[in-house]
Amino acid sequence: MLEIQNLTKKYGHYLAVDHVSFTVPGGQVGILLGPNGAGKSTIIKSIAGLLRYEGGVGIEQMPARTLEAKRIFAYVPEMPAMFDALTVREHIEYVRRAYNSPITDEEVEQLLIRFELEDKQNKLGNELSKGMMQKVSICCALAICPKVILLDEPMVGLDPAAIKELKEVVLELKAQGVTVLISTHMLEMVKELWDVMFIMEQGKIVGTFTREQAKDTDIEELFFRITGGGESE
Ligand SMILES: Nc1ncnc2c1ncn2[C@@H]1O[C@H](COP(=O)(O)OP(=O)(O)OP(=O)(O)O)[C@@H](O)[C@H]1O
Repeated sequence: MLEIQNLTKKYGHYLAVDHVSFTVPGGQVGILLGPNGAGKSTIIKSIAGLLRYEGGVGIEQMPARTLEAKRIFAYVPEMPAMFDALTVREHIEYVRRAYNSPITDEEVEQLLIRFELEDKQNKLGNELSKGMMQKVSICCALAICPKVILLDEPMVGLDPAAIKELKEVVLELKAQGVTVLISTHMLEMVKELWDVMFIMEQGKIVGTFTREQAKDTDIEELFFRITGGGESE
């Protein structure tokens, strides 16, 4: 479970996130949906502990800043950051050991195969394309065997095969009871995945609904109804 209470973030005097509260129940996929600049990444980075903010964040009912919470929590940033001198394989090994992860050698192998990194596992971090970095970043997050995972615009920059794998991975995580939060401005990418949708505009959540509530309504139509036709790609 992921609980956000009254999250507020200012950059100087600019209020980027304004008293935002929401919950993604355990084993569900939550989507933060909103146009560019709505505040999605700011929320994700705050939850991940990369920004100072006001308010509370709970991960499996533990404060997000505690070591216990950090142990079970993974984050895939919008911009992947690699270690220049580590190979693809070493990135995964590094994370695996740092988190004392239960992931097996076979599961690591499977991850590399799924994301077409198997033949690139000896490439260094600074020899990778942006898309490859993104895939390594996803594999590292999965190698933790997290209970809660945040993905910030995860489909941007991925090729169609990787997008397909990632969607399958998200559904598998959900089936295993992992809580997932995905930020995106691309409705199309999350249509099959979501359980609960949080629509953001100008630092606020302006609409929340579950898949059951939305029923047969087209989410695109719902998005434009709620945001009054705000921009989206
Ligand atoms: N480091 C920063 N300093 C000042 N303002 C910032 C900073 N980071 C973000 N902002 C501002 O905060 C607001 C929210 O930005 P944020 O990156 O959270 O939006 P977003 O919804 O993730 O957008 P996108 O879809 O384009 O990634 C924007 O107006 C942005 O200009």
